[in-house]
Amino acid sequence: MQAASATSSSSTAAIMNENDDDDSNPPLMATYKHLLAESRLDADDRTTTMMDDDHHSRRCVVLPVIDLQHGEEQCRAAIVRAASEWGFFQVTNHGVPQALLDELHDAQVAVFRRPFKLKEREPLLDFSPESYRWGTPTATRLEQLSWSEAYHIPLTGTTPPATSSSGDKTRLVIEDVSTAMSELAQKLAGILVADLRGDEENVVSRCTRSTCFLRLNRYPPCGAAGGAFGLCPHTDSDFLTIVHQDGVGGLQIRNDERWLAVEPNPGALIVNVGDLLQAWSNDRYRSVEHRVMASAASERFSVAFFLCPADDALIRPRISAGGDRPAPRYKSFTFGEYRNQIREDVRLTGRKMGLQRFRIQGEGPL
Ligand SMILES: O=C(O)CCC(=O)C(=O)O
Ligand SMILES: [Fe+2]
Repeated sequence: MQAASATSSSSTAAIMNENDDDDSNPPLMATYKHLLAESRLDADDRTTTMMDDDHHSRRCVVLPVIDLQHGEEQCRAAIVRAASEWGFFQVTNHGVPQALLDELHDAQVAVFRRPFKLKEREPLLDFSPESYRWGTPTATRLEQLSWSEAYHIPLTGTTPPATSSSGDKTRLVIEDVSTAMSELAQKLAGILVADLRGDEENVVSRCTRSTCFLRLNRYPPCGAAGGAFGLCPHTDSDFLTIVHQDGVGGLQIRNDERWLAVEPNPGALIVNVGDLLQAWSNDRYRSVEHRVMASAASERFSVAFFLCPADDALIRPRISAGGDRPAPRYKSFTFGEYRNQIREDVRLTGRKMGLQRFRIQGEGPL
């Protein structure tokens, strides 16, 4: 993405600090100013637009915490309940060693500290140049701007050989965290699909390391007076997501009409249901909208592992075996079709329509 040019305007009085003079930061402030000028809103309107639900989003929520050391059988009911009622929960004693998460955090800080020009120009390690992202390339309005940068890394089936350079150490820690998170995600997804499994191919077995992604997120401090989304409201397009966040906070989930701030717990991993699992479970599990609010004072780091199936994996709504066999609420689709539809919707309308596109008219709530 090219930096949007900064445009001077009286409305830019809303901006207090310049973040862009730190040479490691992407030009988010320049983009912000550009969008602000484009939107022709004055500072007061802008504040109202972004923060109209602020009083609700101050409410904090402690997500259900499930201690996995009690064993799969003991946890099964709690996991199923949390995924149905909340779509989000936390796990402790999850099998991803804390020392490994700390090592990844240090590597992540070092990777993002590099000059923006370098991050934009040169691939990180052996990842493709497209894995580095910042802001929202398609944003035409301020509310569509994500005040963050990320490495979105497609995983491979093989682990590169170990050597001793610092780059290779970073590569190895990324691989080790991915492997551990992938095992955890497989286990949790396996528990969630167990009740609903039909005779057909089990979609979880179509999620292999090489179809999954790891995303390293950094949210720079945001000096815009009206605040900004670190990550715009969205649902995840995958089957299941696992997130590790630091202690800064900023993640919020949508609950009915309110936004609830998730109390950070760096000792736990956050698990959330993705769109594919919602459709596959015929709405038994919920893919809940979430967002990140950028902090004015602190930068924030998080890591997200996306459990995704192969492109040709079929997502067909399952009906629970013992139930009264309600009608499927979604047309069947492959993950590839889902991704293409999202890409097309974003290209044409600027936003993801997601599962709405595949919902069968008249079946269940939108
Ligand atoms: O940073 C976080 O806490 C959430 C990240 C997230 O939602 C995502 O990468 O999809
Ligand atoms: Fe997400």
